[in-house]
Amino acid sequence: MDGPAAAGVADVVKTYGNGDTAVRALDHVSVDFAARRFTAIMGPSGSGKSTLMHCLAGLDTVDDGKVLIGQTDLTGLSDAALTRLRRDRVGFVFQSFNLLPTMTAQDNILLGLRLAGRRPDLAWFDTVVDALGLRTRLRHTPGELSGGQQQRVACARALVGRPQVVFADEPTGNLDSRAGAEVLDFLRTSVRELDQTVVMVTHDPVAASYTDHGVLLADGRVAAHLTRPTADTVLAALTNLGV
Ligand SMILES: Nc1ncnc2c1ncn2[C@@H]1O[C@H](COP(=O)(O)OP(=O)(O)OP(=O)(O)O)[C@@H](O)[C@H]1O
Repeated sequence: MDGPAAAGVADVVKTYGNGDTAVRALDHVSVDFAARRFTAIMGPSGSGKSTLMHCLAGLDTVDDGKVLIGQTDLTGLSDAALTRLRRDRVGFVFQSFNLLPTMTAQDNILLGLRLAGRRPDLAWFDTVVDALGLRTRLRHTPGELSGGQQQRVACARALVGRPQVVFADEPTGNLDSRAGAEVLDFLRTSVRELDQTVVMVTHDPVAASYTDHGVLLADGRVAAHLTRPTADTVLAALTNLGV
């Protein structure tokens, strides 16, 4: 681990249901996500990827263990404090873009800051918009944009508040390979050149190859870590798991 962690979990247990139908989605998982690094969470279907991301982002609670964003343990926070933390310190990129259809790209990007009563840093806004190639699209509504452009707007929205960490859940799942590559390229640039921290859940070994580090889950446990993963090393690691 180089440098301090932007987020992490320590000995986290998460079980859905109870009795005979209980499913242990996270089984004593400990993992740190280094600041200014692009990390992929990978693993077979049902291995706990989404559960881990939801717990990290404060969207779901854990049964046991600690969940840290920076130095803050989410497990001790009230609902109101969790909502504030998600608003002010975490960015999200979803598979399905989740843009408001009646608002322009610019208003979508800035909505979260406006709702939080925060003044946008205009120099940073410009940096993010230009890095994403969105300058000429800011007045368009989502319906006037391609899927790739919509996801780039969602990336700008996630980053415009300079969050401590951006969580991306299958961000290329609804995109063709070219648009997906552009989004992945930007997420990597946001880490390497703009000093952001991105944690991405993905099924796709090619998407994982854009990251600095891969965390492989299997049956709710950390099965392997991959440094500078390539599509081939990811496939080999998944094959080792018998996937
Ligand atoms: N709300 C829920 N209620 C009951 N079981 C759940 C719930 N959410 C997840 N699970 C179970 O927890 C386990 C982990 O699920 P999770 O969605 O985290 O896996 P995943 O690796 O993200 O899977 P996928 O790649 O298919 O999205 C699975 O066995 C799943 O069926």
